[in-house]
Amino acid sequence: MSLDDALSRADAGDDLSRDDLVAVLSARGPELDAVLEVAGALRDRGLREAGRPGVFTYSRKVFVPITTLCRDRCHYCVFVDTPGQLQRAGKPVFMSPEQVLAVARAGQRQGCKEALLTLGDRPEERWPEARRWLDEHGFASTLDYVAYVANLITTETGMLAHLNPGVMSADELQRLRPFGPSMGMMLETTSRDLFETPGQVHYGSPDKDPDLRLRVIEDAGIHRIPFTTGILVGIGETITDRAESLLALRDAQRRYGHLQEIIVQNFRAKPGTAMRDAADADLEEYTAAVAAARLAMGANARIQVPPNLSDPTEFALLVRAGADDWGGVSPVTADHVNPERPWPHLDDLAARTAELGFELRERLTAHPEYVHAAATWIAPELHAAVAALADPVSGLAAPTLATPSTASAARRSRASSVAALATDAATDPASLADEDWARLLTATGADLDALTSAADDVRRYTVGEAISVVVNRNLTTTGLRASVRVEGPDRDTFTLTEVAEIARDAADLGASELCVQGVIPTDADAYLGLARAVKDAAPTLHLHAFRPQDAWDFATRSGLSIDEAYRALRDAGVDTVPGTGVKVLDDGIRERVAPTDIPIADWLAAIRAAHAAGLRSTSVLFYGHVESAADRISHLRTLRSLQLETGGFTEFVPIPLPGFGVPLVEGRSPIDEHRAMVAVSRLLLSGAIAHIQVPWPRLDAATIPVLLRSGADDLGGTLLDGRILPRAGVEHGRELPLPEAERIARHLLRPLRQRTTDYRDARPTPPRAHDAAGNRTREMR
Ligand SMILES: O=c1nc2n(C[C@H](O)[C@H](O)[C@H](O)CO)c3cc(O)ccc3cc-2c(=O)[nH]1
Ligand SMILES: C[C@H]1O[C@@H](n2cnc3c(N)ncnc32)[C@H](O)[C@@H]1O
Ligand code: MET
Ligand code: SF4
Repeated sequence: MSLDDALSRADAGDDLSRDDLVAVLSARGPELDAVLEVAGALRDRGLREAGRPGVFTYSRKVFVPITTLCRDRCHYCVFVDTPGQLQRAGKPVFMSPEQVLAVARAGQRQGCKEALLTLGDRPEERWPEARRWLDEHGFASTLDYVAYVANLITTETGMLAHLNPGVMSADELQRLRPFGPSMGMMLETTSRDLFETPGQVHYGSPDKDPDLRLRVIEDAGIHRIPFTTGILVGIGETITDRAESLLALRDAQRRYGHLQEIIVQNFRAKPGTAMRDAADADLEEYTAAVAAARLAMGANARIQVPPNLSDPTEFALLVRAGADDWGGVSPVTADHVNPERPWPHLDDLAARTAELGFELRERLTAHPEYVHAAATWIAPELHAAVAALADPVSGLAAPTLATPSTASAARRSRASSVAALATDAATDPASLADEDWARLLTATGADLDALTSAADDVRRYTVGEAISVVVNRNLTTTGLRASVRVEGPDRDTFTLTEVAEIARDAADLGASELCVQGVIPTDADAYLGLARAVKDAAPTLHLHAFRPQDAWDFATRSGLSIDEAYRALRDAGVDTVPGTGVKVLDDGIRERVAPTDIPIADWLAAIRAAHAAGLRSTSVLFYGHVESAADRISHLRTLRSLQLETGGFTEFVPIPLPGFGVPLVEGRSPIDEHRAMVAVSRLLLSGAIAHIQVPWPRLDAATIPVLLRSGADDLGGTLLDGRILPRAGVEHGRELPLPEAERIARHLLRPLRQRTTDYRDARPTPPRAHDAAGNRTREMR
């Protein structure tokens, strides 16, 4: 059988033919298992030969999208923008040197050693706006600016640049070599059909001509540039194309030995692209491609699989298939090519990798073999910078201590402008004093614009472009009554039996969460009863329930401590906790505006108890009462330090008082009040709380997109069918139908991501639950 022959040849270290690879790529089920066996063993042998058995590598990096303009138009790409889109979204044509440094420094503080410069191909050839920007700034071409930026990063931060600017000529490769110890460009595929046939993914993209891309790979070899390349799986290429692409890479590697890693990247369909309805690459097909890359390239190749493009439950398969590298992973910036796919937390990735039998180690952007042979492979200008970061024995990254923050509040002059403060807040939030934050919070006019634009940048580089939303329903337990015995239909109260029906109905409608708030008026056991009723009726529904105040009520009435109370609620089915029921974390303010709220110390104790029980929570600020700018800053600082202690907050929601509230700055418009609050929240909480939510039920339609451009990234819950039971409160009767959320995101040219309560990807709601206008088509009984 041809697969068996192919596998024994691979095992013996012989070359695989095209037909061999086709057989490997087509293997499924038990045949695929046999392939994985051989591929995994080959990888293990290679790692032993490299002197690091059992080591899986990654590079700690920041993603620097220098420009999203591009002369190409790949049908799967959401990275790319047109000048009109940039203008409408308020994005710059090119990132300024200051913006680049801000991102690099943020990474440097998190121990990143790589700056990945990924950008569109030669935008100036298509867009006059790009040409004009380059002329005005004194750069002959985009690639010239790439060299400048790479040099700036290394000079200012010591980080190393990996250059990923698309197609380069031999001359350009040579000119860029002194600025980055490695470069890369995905081959993607050798298929000419995808390039030449109208309607196919690469049609109309001159830089995706496979001959041109193979030429770049060849030239990089001639110029001795450690090079990252790979294939994209699932963009319409055939199995034969895939086999031929791998063989082309093997041949180039034979000639020059410069292919430091081969990325096997699975295509992920993106909303708003021509390929939005195409299926993501199939898991077995993708796994077979990883194994085929290993078998084609041999034991000593590095095979990279991006960990954010697969579910962690799928990692085991990819590891069995012979992968040995996760590529660049960022603790700071989003993957701008796949903005809806967050990076795994590095601690989680290390734990996962360990569970699979490997030790996770950090490498540099240039792989150890090239670091060791720097005289051949790395430009002399970079030798010192590489040596400063490399472990001399392994050639991987040297262990580093966290870099101390460079700026300090003491050093900055009091006279510094609000715009300069905003830049500092973006690069080093820890360096700002309370008075600095208060100045930002009270900014107006052009200062406020500078503030919101800095916050929007931080949002983009940390959580990416996706706007998230969770499909949920709300239930207020104050309407709970003990039994069905009530005279006449009481439409605002309900029993536990009806709770179960509501939960089932919510799940049927495609909700992933039921949000339950309010003290239960009947017996204390109803807290646990309610959680169980929901979980029994709809086991997959995420139960977001019981504010600190509710948990205290339950604890007091049942004679439990607050820790015991949240543990009991968790065991009964609660998944996460609403961190509401507090206005400002200050007892003086509480006494004045909300004396019935629980004392601040109790709120904090309850949140700590919830987090300790493994229940994550939201966090909020109700602003616009009587509080000062300093009060708001102190509130944010408390949340930030609590987060650094527990890590339990999923998001922060700055919630304005219904109506206009009291402006912080007299005469400032409500929309500017909200912009300043959202921007300061994003900046002060960056590096601690990742998501800033727009509380849409409290805001008018025109304000929502403005706040999503001022640092916010989340729309919260859709409140399916708009009903809060009982019918009370300002949110009553309001609903954000998914198509409306889609429309908001589309208008901002950003993807909408349906999330779970804890920010994982949620399965999209089946459209049958809504009609075209986004209204419910089924009636709640
Ligand atoms: O975060 C990403 N990094 C990408 N990288 C970077 C990669 O993950 C590593 O950071 C670098 O290869 C350095 O190790 C690429 C690098 C290339 O040279 C060519 C293509 C890619 C593709 C991606 C990508 O889609 N997302
Ligand atoms: C940075 C690299 O990411 C790849 N890339 C671009 N768009 C997608 C997508 N939708 N899914 C997966 N990979 C993609 C391209 O090959 C590019 O070179
Ligand atoms: N434009 C380049 C390419 O397609 C860089 C990555 S895509 C954002 O190869
Ligand atoms: S994938 Fe790269 S070349 Fe293609 S459109 Fe996007 S940025 Fe341009």
